[in-house]
Amino acid sequence: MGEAPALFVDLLSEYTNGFALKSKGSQTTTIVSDKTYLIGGTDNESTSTIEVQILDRSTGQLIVPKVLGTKPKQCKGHSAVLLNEDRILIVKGGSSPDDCTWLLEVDTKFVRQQRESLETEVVAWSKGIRGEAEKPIVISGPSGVGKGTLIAKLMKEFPSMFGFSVSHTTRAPREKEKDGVHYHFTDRSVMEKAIKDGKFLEFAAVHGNLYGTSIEAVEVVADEGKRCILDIDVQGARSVRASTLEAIFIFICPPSFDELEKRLRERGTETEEQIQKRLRNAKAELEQGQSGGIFDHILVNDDLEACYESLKKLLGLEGIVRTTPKSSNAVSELVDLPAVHSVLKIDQKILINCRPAEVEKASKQLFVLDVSALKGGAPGRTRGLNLYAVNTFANGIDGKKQL
Ligand SMILES: Nc1nc2c(ncn2[C@@H]2O[C@H](COP(=O)(O)OP(=O)(O)O)[C@@H](O)[C@H]2O)c(=O)[nH]1
Ligand SMILES: Nc1ncnc2c1ncn2[C@@H]1O[C@H](COP(=O)(O)OP(=O)(O)O)[C@@H](O)[C@H]1O
Repeated sequence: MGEAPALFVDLLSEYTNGFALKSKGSQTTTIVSDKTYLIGGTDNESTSTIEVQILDRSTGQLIVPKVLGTKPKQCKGHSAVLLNEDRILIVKGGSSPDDCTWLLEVDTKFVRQQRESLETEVVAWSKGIRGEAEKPIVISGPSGVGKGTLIAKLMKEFPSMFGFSVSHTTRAPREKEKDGVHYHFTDRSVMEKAIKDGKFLEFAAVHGNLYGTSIEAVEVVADEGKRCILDIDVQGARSVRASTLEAIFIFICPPSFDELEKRLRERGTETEEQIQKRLRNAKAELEQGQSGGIFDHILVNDDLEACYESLKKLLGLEGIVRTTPKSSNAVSELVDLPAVHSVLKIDQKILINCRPAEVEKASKQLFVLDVSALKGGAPGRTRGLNLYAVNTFANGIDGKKQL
């Protein structure tokens, strides 16, 4: 930012009146075409989350919309800024650094689709995350080819780098499988309801059972600063390919069909009927997997060590020995914004001004939240937020500190 005009800070404090946020229980109002979004503002202590109401100014009606996504927890005060006419950025005061930015989507593609299919007024919350997550890795291949074995090797060698997306399934657990670790084992009715509620990134019927990746399963891995690995079938891979999730798609082939059958039998986890079903499905999967269009890489798992080395090579892991998690948030360095602050939007930058009385509590007085490179959004997280502190002094602004 460097040299800035001296009147910059004064201008900011003048302008902020319109946006300035009050104390606990405060409500913000944001106008989007003929609707006014009333966010927060309840004094009811029992409400632990920030609630939303919509005033339809064309009819004078006050509407309580269907709210999708995880709602942000109540805070002492927040401010609201409309971005791109389709989402409202909420900056929470007095909240932990990783919980202070949220987006309420009011007219994004996702919200419009949901509004149409649910035939009601819809808004969707998406948590704002600083920085980018590395692309998830989708691994597919027929049953018994060695997907689980390869993934386990990768996670064992690089425990702080990769995290597994724990799928939901209606199939019964195998002897050594743990609920919440290998799968979330669930009833079909429960899973179908969650799918209907938009909680799944993808799902498919595989070998007579329902399998699916919840949005949360992928996001919790990214939140830990780890790269997510998905072990899903070809139908699931196709759905993810068509989704907004950018991923690397890898298909694992057996050296021969006979070898696949041998591995499946020797694993000894399925009944003969199940083995027959898996082998029948393997034929179609091998055809689809190798036919192009979905997968970026195809690996043949003949010799396990050789295949594992190839996998590491294509993931750029050759020669890497130990890794620490790449935390996207670097939490310890982040600022705790005070409850009372004001915001001003200039192009794609939100200036956050901490009031003088609160200055001692905040390490800096002025922060800039750059929203020019937002990625993703509901039903997942919104990434690419960039927050930095600006050192201010009486007559201007002096440099910036990346957070
Ligand atoms: N679409 C989809 N497929 C999944 C998911 N989880 C697992 N699968 C696939 O379901 C198939 C059966 O998995 P599983 O019952 O664990 O048997 P295995 O492949 O023989 O170990 C495999 O092809 C998995 O890749 C998921 O969340 N979504
Ligand atoms: N390259 C390989 N050579 C021989 N056996 C293998 C190889 N890769 C995996 N296996 C064995 O094959 C069986 C199936 O592997 P698994 O990882 O469970 O497959 P998937 O997850 O694709 O169903 C396991 O018993 C595993 O130990």
